[in-house]
Amino acid sequence: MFCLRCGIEIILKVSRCICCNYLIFPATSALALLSLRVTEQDCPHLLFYGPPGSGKKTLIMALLRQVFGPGAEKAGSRNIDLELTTLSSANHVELSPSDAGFQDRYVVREVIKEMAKNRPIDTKGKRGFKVLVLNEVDKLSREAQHSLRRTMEKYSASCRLILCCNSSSKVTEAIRSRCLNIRINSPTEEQIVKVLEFIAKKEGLQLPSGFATRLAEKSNRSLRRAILSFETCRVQQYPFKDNQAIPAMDWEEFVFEIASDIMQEQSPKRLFQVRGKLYELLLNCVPPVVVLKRLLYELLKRLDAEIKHEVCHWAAYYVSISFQILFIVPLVDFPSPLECSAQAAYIQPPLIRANSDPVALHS
Ligand SMILES: Nc1ncnc2c1ncn2[C@@H]1O[C@H](COP(=O)(O)OP(=O)(O)OP(=O)(O)O)[C@@H](O)[C@H]1O
Repeated sequence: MFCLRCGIEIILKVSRCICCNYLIFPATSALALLSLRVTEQDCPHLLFYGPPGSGKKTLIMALLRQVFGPGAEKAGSRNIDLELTTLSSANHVELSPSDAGFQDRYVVREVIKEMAKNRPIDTKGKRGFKVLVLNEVDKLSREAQHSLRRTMEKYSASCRLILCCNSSSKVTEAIRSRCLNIRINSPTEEQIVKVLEFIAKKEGLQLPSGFATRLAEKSNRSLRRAILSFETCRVQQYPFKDNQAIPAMDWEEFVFEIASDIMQEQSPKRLFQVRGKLYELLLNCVPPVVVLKRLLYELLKRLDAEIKHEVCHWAAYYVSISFQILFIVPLVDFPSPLECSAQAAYIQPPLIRANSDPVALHS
């Protein structure tokens, strides 16, 4: 249950929010109430946040479909000059401004502003309003978030923003306070089992309950991961067996290999090989933060206790700057294996260039 006014999550079975004393509703009726407020043009900007694979985007699409009908289905995509893909219908536009990297503030200032200005007119001649769905707002730079706040205020009469992110703590207080914050929790294992059983029924598959439970357990409470594992297992072996092996994701096995490589040998040559493998993961669009976290997880299993603390420290450090590295990596002239002396070569080039002028880097 959560409060519809301040968004606070209510765990106790009470009928009023403990924060603002506003009436609260169970999650199922909350979607209906939200859509009612959207249709009556009495809807605040919304910020959906929660762990990956918890169903935020699916919920946003369900809300749009409930409000605008089947017309809200994504009608088409287009690429704009900045290489940014948008998905849109007559009533809404969905985009991830953080995909533009360091140019995100231009996207917010120019592109989003332009979209927010145009107000659609419905078939009855009534002036409707546009819904902009912005994904991964927590990855936007501070400047972009400040521009977004100004856009939210200036065009609130003609446009509603639905923001989606994993962590609301990386969204500025100014934006959070202008939105109704809705936290989407990871589904429980029982809920994941129900979704898998539902999919199996629709696809006409026999899903043993023990196997469904194991899929849910292995999914780390991510619905996306559970569905992907289910698909992989279907391709590997059908009919399913209770004790059927659930394969790890390809990228996880690759990170496992990287961790083994690191542990086997620590030399400039091996450093060069490992770096190549890390770039391969980035080229395949595995987010750097995810790679670093997984690598840390694998390394911690193998490392001596004294060094674990330092490795955690550097992992945390590089997680915080990984976003910059992602956009700088292709532009860096890396030294040859002979030139790189141990860690220094791995650490220095992206750091030095990350602080450089982005325009100069491109030229
Ligand atoms: N209620 C549901 N029933 C069945 N499948 C669902 C449901 N909600 C979400 N899913 C499925 O779970 C997967 C993840 O959902 P979604 O993309 O909405 O999550 P998300 O929280 O936006 O993830 P991320 O933050 O990683 O982008 C999708 O494949 C989606 O189809």
